[in-house]
Amino acid sequence: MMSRSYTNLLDLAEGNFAALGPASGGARRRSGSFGMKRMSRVMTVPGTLSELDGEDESEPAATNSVASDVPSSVSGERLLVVSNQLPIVARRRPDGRGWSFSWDDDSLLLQLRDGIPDEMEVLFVGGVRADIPLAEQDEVSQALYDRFRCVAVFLPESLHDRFYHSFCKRQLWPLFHYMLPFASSASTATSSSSSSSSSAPPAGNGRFDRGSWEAYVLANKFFFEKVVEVINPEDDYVWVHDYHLMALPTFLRRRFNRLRIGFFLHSPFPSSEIYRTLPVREEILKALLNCDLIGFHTFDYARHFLSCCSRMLGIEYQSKRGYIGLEYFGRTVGIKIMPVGIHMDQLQAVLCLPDRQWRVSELQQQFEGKTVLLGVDDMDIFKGINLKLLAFENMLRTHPKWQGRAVLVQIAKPVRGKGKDLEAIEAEIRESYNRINGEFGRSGYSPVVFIDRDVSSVEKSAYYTIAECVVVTAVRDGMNLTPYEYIVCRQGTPRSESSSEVTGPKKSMLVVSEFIGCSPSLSGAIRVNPWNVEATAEAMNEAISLSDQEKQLRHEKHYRYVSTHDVAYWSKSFIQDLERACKDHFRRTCWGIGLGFGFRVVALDPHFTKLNMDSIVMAYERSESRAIFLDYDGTLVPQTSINKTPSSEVLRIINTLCSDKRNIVFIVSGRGRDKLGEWFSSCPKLGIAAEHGYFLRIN
Ligand SMILES: O=P(O)(O)OC[C@H]1O[C@H](O[C@H]2O[C@H](CO)[C@@H](O)[C@H](O)[C@H]2O)[C@H](O)[C@@H](O)[C@@H]1O
Repeated sequence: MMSRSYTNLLDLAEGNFAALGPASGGARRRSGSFGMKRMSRVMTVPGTLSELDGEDESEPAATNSVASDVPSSVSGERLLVVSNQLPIVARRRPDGRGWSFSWDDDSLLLQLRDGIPDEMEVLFVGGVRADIPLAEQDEVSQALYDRFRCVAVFLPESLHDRFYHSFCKRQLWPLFHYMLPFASSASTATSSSSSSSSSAPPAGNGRFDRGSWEAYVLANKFFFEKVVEVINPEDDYVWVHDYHLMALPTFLRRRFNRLRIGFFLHSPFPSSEIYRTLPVREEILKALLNCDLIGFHTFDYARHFLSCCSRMLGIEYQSKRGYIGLEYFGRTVGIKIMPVGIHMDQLQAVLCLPDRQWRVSELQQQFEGKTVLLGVDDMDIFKGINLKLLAFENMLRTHPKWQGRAVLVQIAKPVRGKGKDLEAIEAEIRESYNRINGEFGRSGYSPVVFIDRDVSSVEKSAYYTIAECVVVTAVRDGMNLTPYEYIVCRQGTPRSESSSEVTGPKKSMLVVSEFIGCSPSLSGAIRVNPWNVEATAEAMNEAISLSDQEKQLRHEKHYRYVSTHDVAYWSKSFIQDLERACKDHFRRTCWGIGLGFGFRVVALDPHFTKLNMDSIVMAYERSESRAIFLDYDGTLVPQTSINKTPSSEVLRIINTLCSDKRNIVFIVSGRGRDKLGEWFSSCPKLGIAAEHGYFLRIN
């Protein structure tokens, strides 16, 4: 019977389930290159996947529709950056005909190029942030590839909806931010009967929905197919980004056993007690272990991941000379802890834009005589915006000197994802700031200025410049670069300094949640538990009350760190570690084994070869005297079986072997002599080495 866990990725990947209906097949048909056999550029080692798995997936890449005009032999190494979204801004042309594209300078994925060696070409694979109609997709793909070396992934709408809005945003996103789904037993019961049927109702309360998981896997396969279209597996590195694409490494590893694959998780990785509630916990861990290097922002996220590997897969890590590695079937999967940074030049370029000057002056006038505390967050449920408002309200009440003087400007950027419970949070926030403004506001003074629209980089930087303190009260956030951006804006540039906007010594103050990834790097910040509203209120008061000298010292310390640990520093370090992790790749002998998410590559030193069945049989038949040593657990009985007693079939085979006078047969085990003696009492000619050879039964 097919397991409910549906671990056979192949079935999912081939679309053999009802959840997505014909849409996925249609999408595959649209792309001319999918399913095409290609010329082999890489010789696979003997004994690969096809022999062991009974399937022929291991197939090297070559060229495709978008890349067909690119020379097939690209010299030099390239980096393929794969992410849910391309670092591209797409705009419909004003006349409605076609699209115009430009780089998204604010995208971290684009910025990471600065840390990549010049000789390494960077290609991007990902979705386009616009609804490109089906009829225009081919043309758009070609344009993006030709002009930007961007390979566009288009998912059918229904698949995208279930992949992104359902599985990513309603299941993984909350869980990875440490939020457990609260499902009633009734809805759980529905879940087990709904399974992959496309008519299944969407899961409520964040309850796991298998159909959405299947959509996630299938969407990952769409990304994989696009990678295959452009990849040179011998020369290229692949760097996969974030929680949307955690199944992708398995697809890549299955096809290219020795591909060099890195992964960076931008979101948090929750404690194992949270993570273990995910019904596909092993599948995702195993998929990630098909990478060569897995990166996290903080030590805690990495520690959580390692303890999940230990508790759920029984894999222990080793730490050698500062490197953490997981031994996984002969391969070492590196673990990298390195928080991301910002792009200094990009931010400084914004600081030098002419229209910034008047924006800063305008804000200086608007908030003249006021002390501005600033929040810049995405409008999502984990940013703790309401907690910040409550803390601010508390500060105004307990420190009345700030009434009429302190203003909290909160920028809340609208988000794409229809995250869980977002509407309720928005209503709560509205209620809070209306209440605060109602109680403490007066003519010419609104204590809370709430901006819930997209704000340009120029406008944002102007707010940073005039803010005395930035407050981040997220209850969980992978990293959060708001404090870094603020520090750089407060530092200004030599050019901006010549203007009137920042005078005197540079100073800044931060109140940051202890639950965000950037918190450990900001030693001069006042760290708070945002759930403790009173303590956060005190921290806000302290931050804006400190002496200028103290604010200056803290600012200098932060600026030194932020300006040296920028995005290029991060990407350079990641790529260097990826290179190191893969240095033996082409020297080792690799075999792909296992089905679905159980797929992994077994890597061996080149001196090892796989035993060949025909040669074993021939040697057996030729030999006159044979010693046969059999391990017990995992060899004669499956490791996973609860009943450890040898089956009658095993006893029969052992007796057959023992009956041949040319054979000496021994069981070698760590088990005790009594148990082994009892189990094999019907095999009188069998030798037993019990307790690792401490006791011998020789016949
Ligand atoms: O909302 P999504 O499209 O699913 O993307 C998730 C978020 O990605 C980015 O944030 C993540 O990466 C940042 C840089 O490493 C990190 O600071 C943050 O903590 C991560 O969540 C993006 O900045 C967010 O807007 C997206 O919501």
